[in-house]
Amino acid sequence: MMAHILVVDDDPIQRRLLKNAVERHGYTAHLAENGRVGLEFLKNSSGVINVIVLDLMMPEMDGLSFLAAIRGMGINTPVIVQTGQGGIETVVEAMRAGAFDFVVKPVSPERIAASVANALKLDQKETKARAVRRRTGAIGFNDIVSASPDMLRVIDLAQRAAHSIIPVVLEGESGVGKEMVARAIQSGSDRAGKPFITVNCGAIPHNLVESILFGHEKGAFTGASERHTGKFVEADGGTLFLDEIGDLPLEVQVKLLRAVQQGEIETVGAGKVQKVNVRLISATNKDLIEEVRAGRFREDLYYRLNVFPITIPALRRRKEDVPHLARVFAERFSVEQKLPKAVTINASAMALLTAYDWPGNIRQLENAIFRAVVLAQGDELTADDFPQIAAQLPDFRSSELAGSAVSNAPATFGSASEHAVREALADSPVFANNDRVRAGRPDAKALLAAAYPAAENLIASTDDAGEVRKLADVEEELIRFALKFYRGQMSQVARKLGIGRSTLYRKLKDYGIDPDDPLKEAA
Ligand SMILES: Nc1ncnc2c1ncn2[C@@H]1O[C@H](COP(=O)(O)OP(=O)(O)OP(=O)(O)O)[C@@H](O)[C@H]1O
Repeated sequence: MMAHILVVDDDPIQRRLLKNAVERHGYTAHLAENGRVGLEFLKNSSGVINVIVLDLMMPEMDGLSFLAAIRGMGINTPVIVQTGQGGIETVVEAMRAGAFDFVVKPVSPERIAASVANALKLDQKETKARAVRRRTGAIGFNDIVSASPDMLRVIDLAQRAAHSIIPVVLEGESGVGKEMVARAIQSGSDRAGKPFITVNCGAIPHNLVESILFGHEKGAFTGASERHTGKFVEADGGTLFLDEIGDLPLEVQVKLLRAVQQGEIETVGAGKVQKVNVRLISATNKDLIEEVRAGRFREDLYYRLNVFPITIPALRRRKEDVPHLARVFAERFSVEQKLPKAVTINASAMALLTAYDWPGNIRQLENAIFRAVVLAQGDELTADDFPQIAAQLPDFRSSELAGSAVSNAPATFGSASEHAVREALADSPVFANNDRVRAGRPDAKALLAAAYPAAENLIASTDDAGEVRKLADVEEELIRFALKFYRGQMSQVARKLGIGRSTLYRKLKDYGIDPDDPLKEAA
């Protein structure tokens, strides 16, 4: 494959050096002298660029603003950032903003080639995987990975909604799984197998929303050279999923109200109404009632649509789901990538993933695992395989992160200042104060306890292999904890645990617990 590399650098000498290095490896180089020109190029090049090499220090639009702008445009092309000596803080920022790798100037042709090769590996697999994902068929409730009580409640509500045609509003931040739940509702309803049509109301220009939803006749307005069937008609007999409903212009809201109330739509320019049989599921990441108060959303429509609201919590509010999701994604991507064996995730990587807050929710976690699986060197993912997450958790450190390579590029290419940056990314005051972590290779629980001091008294529901723990093991741990907590006051321990004293004594015997030294392991 002929790969295309965009070099964004204000220094003409650097541009020429990079161009030579890139071309020597058989890639095509495109050059931009600043961020603004680079952005223009990306806008007009319709996805031709596979990797971007970006200078961080540039006048007019610096590298960080460029990174933010392309991510805002939904461009996920891997970006390698370059910085001068001493630019540690900016590099850390860039890694946080989603850069794939970084190099410190002056960069050798071998170093840049290794980094580009890694980035290309990711870019190609990502393109393929996206195509695979798009082709996947119906999604059912069984596909929704969940372990947290909050998510189980969401599924329970959604399953109930599936049994009727009641309008549902799914509320939640971007990437929490609103569309997935909407698809599962459709699959679990008697409309399964019928059309499921999605409209992202926030992504369509305001003047086109009406015609996209309700269709238009030929010549209905300037530019309407063909008759167009609207999404309501396409969804007839099935489900219409209106994403970002809060972004619908007020004038279209009136028409939507009529469609909901009377099951009738009027195609633009047709002059007559048409009956449709559509089940509506709407989604929003805005607070709709707030939109009503602000006059941006019609109150009557709000009450019509919001008959059955279901709120899907952000991933950071249901961290129990993280290990399960991570494991399922790792298995799925291993299959998609045709790996001989499914990659596993080791305890410190799992602790890192669990400690992170995932502002992009499950979509971001899914992408992070995808990237790690694609670039994995062995069949186990470690914290090193999540450099961008580690970069965003500067307070999180495992022994594996210390001094490690942020990228998978061979360490021999790294300069002294690259090493310094990688050390800076891994440095952590939290871990420095934790004996269990300092003492040696930390286990997952120690890492979690270090990331969350309050987690010291958490009792885990899953074991190191990610399976649900035996009830007896959890009971034993709880009794040991209670004895320590109430300093061996047996009557208080029994009362708080809600059992009689004789039962408590029997359990102490069963588990071999010494009430005077509850943490001591039975001989
Ligand atoms: N519980 C889950 N189990 C497995 N995969 C999930 C789960 N929730 C979400 N996903 C996956 O995460 C990605 C994002 O989910 P989805 O598109 O449904 O989110 P969304 O809330 O509709 O996002 P947006 O508001 O940005 O449209 C999808 O690839 C989806 O398959």
